Amino acid sequence: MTEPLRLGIAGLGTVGIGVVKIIRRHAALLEARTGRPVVITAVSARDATKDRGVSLKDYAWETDPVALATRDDVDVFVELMGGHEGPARLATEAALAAGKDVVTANKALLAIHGQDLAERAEANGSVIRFEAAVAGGIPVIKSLTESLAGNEITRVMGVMNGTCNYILTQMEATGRGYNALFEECGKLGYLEADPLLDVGGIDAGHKLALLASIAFGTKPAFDDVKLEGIQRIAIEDIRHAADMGYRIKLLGVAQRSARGLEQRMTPCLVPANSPLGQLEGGTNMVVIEGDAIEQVVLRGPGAGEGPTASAVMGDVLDIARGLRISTFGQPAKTLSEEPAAQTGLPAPYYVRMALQDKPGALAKVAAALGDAGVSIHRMRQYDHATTVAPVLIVTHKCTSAMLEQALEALAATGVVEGAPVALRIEEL
Ligand SMILES: NC(=O)C1=CN([C@@H]2O[C@H](COP(=O)(O)OP(=O)(O)OC[C@H]3O[C@@H](n4cnc5c(N)ncnc54)[C@H](O)[C@@H]3O)[C@@H](O)[C@H]2O)C=CC1
Ligand SMILES: N[C@@H](CC=O)C(=O)O
Repeated sequence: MTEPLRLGIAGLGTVGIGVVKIIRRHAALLEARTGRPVVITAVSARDATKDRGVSLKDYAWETDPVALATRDDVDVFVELMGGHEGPARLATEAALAAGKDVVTANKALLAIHGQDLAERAEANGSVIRFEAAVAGGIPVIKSLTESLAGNEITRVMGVMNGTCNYILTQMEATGRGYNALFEECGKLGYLEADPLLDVGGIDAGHKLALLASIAFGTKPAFDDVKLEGIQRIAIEDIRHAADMGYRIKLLGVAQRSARGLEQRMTPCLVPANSPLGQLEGGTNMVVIEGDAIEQVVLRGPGAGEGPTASAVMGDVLDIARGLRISTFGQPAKTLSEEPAAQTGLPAPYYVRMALQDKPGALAKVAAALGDAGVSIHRMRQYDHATTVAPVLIVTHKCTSAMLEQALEALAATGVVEGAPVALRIEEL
């Protein structure tokens, strides 16, 4: 019989248990597809006594993930614990040092230590695969590293955090509050162990840094990602944006130009009738643009047990078939260091402000914007029962520096209450 591929799985939470279930359910299918049995030999998690709804009695239990990663009867270390330090990092390093291959769903680990780990893997003849780390069940890593490898990639963008998209779209669809929806994301298995990573845009920023590395042949540079989460998005913004024909998304964009490598993960307005604008719930979408392909749009479930375990299994099966590809699509030592672009391309902006309802107030706003070189494209003032009017402005294209200057000037008018909300409108 052909030698089985033996897995050691560290982490038996949402994703880990999903992987165990697929291996148990599809043993014959997996063997037929790869020509060899794919088996679990050992597992590890924090609590050995917990009922996880699936039998683990056939697998050796290791309390220490490092011991699991270096066992003689483990060919592939499957890291599904999370975290960029501690056991996830230590056990991954130990697995690579022992010449094991690694499959992980851990975007934080790779966005922060990916270059070092990729170099270690290559030095030891191992591979690291991480399809599940970006956009859950969508095969985006495979698309970039393999199917689209003949393209010069010009831009990668998308919605890559299921939690944020679920919260933003459900707030609009149901009028339910942020806290209830956040709780629901936990039940759906979307949330990171530290959910601030989700709503703070950090998780999606990790994913963008990984895609940018593969797309542009650069070392993963998470520190260069301009990050902003969805915490300050109010239901009024969601409703007003809809009224103007837009939807708010936590949108990632990575592109290289003469200005350097631009990477940003920020809440943006996108046209409501665009594919990105129509994305609901935990669904993710990644748009890849290249010189030969023009544009490819990938859409699918971005989080949760089944989709993420499916992506892990795709990597495991590639290893079983003998497919060995550099971590970021080219040898780690050939990845370049690209300077970070300091400014994005000019774009229109959505600005919402609370304006004192008195003669001349609007004229002061127009003058403040005009002095900063920001031109008004559309404007609406909403009905109000108080002395403060909600005012929305959509600007013509301007740079972020011009917008900053305009916001400072607005604050100095004396007619704008509090800080205006300003969001970039992404042209697709
Ligand atoms: N849940 C999802 O939809 C997705 C998760 N991921 C990534 O997959 C990884 C796992 O995520 P989940 O399964 O959702 O997490 P989880 O919190 O449901 O499970 C984590 C598992 O790791 C174990 N663990 C944590 N720290 C440990 C330690 N120090 N020693 C031993 N075991 C430890 C826990 O006991 C638990 O079994 C993370 O890197 C996450 O970012 C990636 C894509 C989607
Ligand atoms: N927490 C993440 C899970 C997948 O990466 C999300 O909500 O998308």
